[in-house]
Parts: sequence; structure tokens; C-alpha cells
Amino acid sequence: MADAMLPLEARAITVRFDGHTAVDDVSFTLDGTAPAVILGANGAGKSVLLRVLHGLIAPTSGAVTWAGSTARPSAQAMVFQRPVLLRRSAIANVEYALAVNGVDGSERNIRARAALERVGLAHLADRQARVLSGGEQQRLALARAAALEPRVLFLDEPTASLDPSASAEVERTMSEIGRGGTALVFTTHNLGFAKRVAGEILFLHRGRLVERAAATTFFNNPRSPEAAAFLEGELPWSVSSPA
Ligand SMILES: Nc1ncnc2c1ncn2[C@@H]1O[C@H](COP(=O)(O)OP(=O)(O)OP(=O)(O)O)[C@@H](O)[C@H]1O
Repeated sequence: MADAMLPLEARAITVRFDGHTAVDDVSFTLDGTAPAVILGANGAGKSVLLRVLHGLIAPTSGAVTWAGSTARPSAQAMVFQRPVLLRRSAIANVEYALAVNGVDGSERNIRARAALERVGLAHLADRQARVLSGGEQQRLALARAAALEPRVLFLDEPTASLDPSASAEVERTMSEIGRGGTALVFTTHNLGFAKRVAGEILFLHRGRLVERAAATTFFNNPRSPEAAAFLEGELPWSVSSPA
């Protein structure tokens, strides 16, 4: 997990869909030392920004650079709100991801077992992935991503469709992965989760980055009126960006 790929820099990222601006001239640099959480109301542009950073969406203008290069490094992965799992056993799902990433056959099983162990799913290694509970499926998605030993892991609302106890398990697993040297960058609507895990906050409002701060500063003393309203629960439920 060489640090040669950091910092991760967003340079004037703008994303437009059919004339609608989802992300509007967003710039920041992440050095990977603390978990970064992207916050904002529904439609603020969080998921789109995360996908641009990961390389799933090309920005309309601007660029993402890794240690100054626009080449997308392989040591970064993404976990989605609802994991897409293959119709195979839990361990076979992890082994498949390792195979796709060029890990030798002999090593795959060892790394997959270690990854399942890490997320507390070793006992379910041979169970069909698709019959696992929602929380177990999300932890399997985390194991699959962590097995690749990414330097940066993007997570889009990783606990959104889970009950409180499954959320707590996923949160614990993410923190453990973060302590293992993987930089976490994620979105969430769960402010308690953000407070517990975040080192810094990137707050988006209508596609614009209106505030970036250390998490404690952001939650105790937000500078922007938009962030203050968001934390007070006073922003309208959906805040779309202007056309
Ligand atoms: N593929 C797409 N085509 C057209 N518009 C899109 C597309 N993806 C996102 N958008 C729009 O871009 C805006 C930002 O969407 P995004 O999913 O990033 O919001 P978000 O902040 O993640 O919201 P939420 O909290 O509801 O998930 C929204 O207005 C959304 O409708």
C-alpha cells in the first residue's frame, strides 16, 4: 500500500447532466490521514462526486489527480449502498475480486479467508452470498474491497439500508479497515456515524463545496449558514442544484 498515489486531488470538478449541474466547480485535496466524510442534503451531489473520485463518472470539466497524475491507480476501491454480489458463496465472491485483480490462485483463498475473518464472516464463508442478511452482505462487500488492500476506499451510504445493529457492525468493520492503513472517503446521512468516524468533513450544498473542516470544528461550530441549517435539520428535504 504505497503512499505514492496520494494526495488525491479534485481540481475544479464540474458534472452536468442534460444542462443540470450536479457538481459545481469543486476543488480539494485529501492526504488520506483521516477518514473524510462528504455530507449534504439529498441531491447535493455527494454520490456523483464520489463516483468521479473513484473514476466511474468522467467529469464534464476538471480533473482528478493521484499524486499529481491523472492515471487512476488500482489500489482504490468502492463500496455501494446495495452491494452487487455474485450467485456464489461468500468466499467465492471475494476470490473472484482477487482473481480479477490478478492475484494468483494459491494466494486467493488465503487472502479471501483473512478478509472474511476481518469482517467477522469467516463462519459464513461457504454460504450463498445472496441469502446473507443485508448487514452480512454489506460486510461481505467490505471484505471483498478490503481483500484488495486498497490505499483508498470510497463508500457511498454504506449503512443506509441497514437496521441499527447491522449499521453498528458495518461501522465497526469500516473503522477497523481504516485503522489498517486504508483511507476512508464516504457519504452518509447518519450524522452520529459521521461524528464517530470522520476526521474531516466536506459539506456540499447544491453541488458546491461550501465548507471543509475538521469534523469536531464542523459539528461544533459550522461556518456556513447552509451547514448550520443542515445540522439543525432545517434544510429542505431535497435541495437540488440550480440548472
Ligand atoms: N446519471 C444521472 N443523470 C442525470 N442526473 C443525475 C444522474 N446522477 C445524478 N443525477 C442528479 O445529480 C444530482 C446529484 O445527485 P447525487 O446522487 O450525487 O445526490 P446525493 O447528494 O448523493 O443525494 P442523496 O443523498 O439523495 O443520495 C441530483 O439532482 C440527481 O438527480
